[in-house]
Amino acid sequence: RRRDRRLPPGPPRLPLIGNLHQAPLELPARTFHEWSRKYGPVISAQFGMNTVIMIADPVIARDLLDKRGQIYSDRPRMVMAGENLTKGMHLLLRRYNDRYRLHQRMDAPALGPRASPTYYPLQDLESRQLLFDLLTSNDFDKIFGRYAASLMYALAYGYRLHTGNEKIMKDAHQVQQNFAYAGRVGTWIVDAIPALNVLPPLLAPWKRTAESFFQMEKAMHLRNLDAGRSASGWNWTKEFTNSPEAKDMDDVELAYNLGIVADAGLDTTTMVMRVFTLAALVAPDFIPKAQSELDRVVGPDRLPVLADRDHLPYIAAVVEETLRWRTIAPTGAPHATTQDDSYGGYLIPKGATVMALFWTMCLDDAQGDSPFHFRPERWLVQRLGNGTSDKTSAEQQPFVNFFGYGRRICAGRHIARNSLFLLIARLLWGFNIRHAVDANGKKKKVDDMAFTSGFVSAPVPFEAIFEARSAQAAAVIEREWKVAEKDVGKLMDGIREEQAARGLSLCA
Ligand code: HEM
Repeated sequence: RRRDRRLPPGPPRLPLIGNLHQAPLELPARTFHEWSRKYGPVISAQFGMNTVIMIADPVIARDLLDKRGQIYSDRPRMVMAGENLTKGMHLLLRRYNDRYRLHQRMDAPALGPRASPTYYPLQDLESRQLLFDLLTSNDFDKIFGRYAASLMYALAYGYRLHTGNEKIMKDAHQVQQNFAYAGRVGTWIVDAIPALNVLPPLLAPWKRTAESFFQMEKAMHLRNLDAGRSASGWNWTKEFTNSPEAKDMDDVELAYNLGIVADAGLDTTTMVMRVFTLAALVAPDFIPKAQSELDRVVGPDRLPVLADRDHLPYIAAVVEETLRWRTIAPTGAPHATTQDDSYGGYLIPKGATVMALFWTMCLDDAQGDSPFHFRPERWLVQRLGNGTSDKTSAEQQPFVNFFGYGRRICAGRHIARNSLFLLIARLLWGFNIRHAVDANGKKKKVDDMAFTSGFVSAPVPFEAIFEARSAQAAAVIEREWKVAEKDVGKLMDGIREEQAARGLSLCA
């Protein structure tokens, strides 16, 4: 097909496949970054039947995805991942329609800015265990993963994950891997030619793969739904089950809602913490500054708490810089348009996939402040200091949409931000992080550009040593873990009471 001249510029395309052959399976955001340098901030490409609009400018991305949210909030059709594997029930891939909005309405009160701070007692408990675990193990990836999973499962289903070795951890990761596999662009013929999906399973091997993945995932979400209903204390399963929105949902649909929300919080938080650890190794200059702020504001006798945030601007800047320096969502999550639109004289056609190029926008060297360096100060001087939304010059606006855009913005961002602040503050308060060494005492190298591919992307596995900053820090960590309230039912009931006291209306 010839390029429609009204579309934004983009790389030359071949007949039928368009630009599919130029979009690599590995780290495609880096190729799209090159395209944006060549063709400008709004690019068009053709992936098979699909017109893809890529945006590489933070102001344009907000103009379209935020301000014109009524047009830009759909998701592209993904036959394999969205239809065959998850039967239209994956919240992230749901089309923008009444059913999606029903789910959003059900989730919003539990995930919103007013409810999220009430989950602090759980984040406090899980982060105390995280610090305690790091006193005796450097397996930080597993320890971060346990934190994230235990937090989400306690909230959603009322049970904790004590070790990270639980079978459900393995199942949950398997489900995420299956989803990533099914969602890979360019892997499934049926995504390129959706009409093929009418074939019976016998002639459509991808349907058989999807069905076995679906059965496994459904069973896991249903087991968790049961666990949530019979757990002691309040939790999201009970809350959602009693909500008006759930009245005409069957158990499978409800179980998927809870399961997807819970699973969305697993890898994401863990990956950002892995990025933080990588930064601590390759750009350690920020650590003494962060620790001196913590020593001044918090002191040596207690752990930092969420309420310290306003007094810890440097730590807040470290969190922002971690999200920016190596975004875990290099191409964002694809949105799609529900009607024709135009921008800067270009056509953005109905049904186009619209991708915000997070990788490019995070590393926008037009900002002139060494984007590849991990430098929290940039947030103090020009970003947090001035506020991020009241810039006068459009060109100067940095990218801040780490959690996405408009009506599809990350539902768990408030919980995620609280976790990131608490974990980063507590780790820097209690630990020094240094390179692992080999048998000859030589520093093991890490590559700060080596990342995994997929919808979310994290540093490839690497080693690091976590050392308590002092005997006193270790003693405080041990004490805080020992005295922590660990009865999850009690904690969840406390959270419920706190929500009621804050005037949040509850269904369970
Ligand atoms: C640091 C951690 C996290 C990051 C960086 C992150 C980032 C994102 C991004 C970029 C999107 C797509 C937004 C868009 O389409 O514009 C998203 C969607 C989503 N996130 Fe997160 N997320 C994180 C943690 C969480 C947590 C903890 C939860 C659950 C409590 C969660 C739940 C969701 C859900 C349900 C969606 C789908 C929204 C929709 O399509 O309607 N996320 N997230």
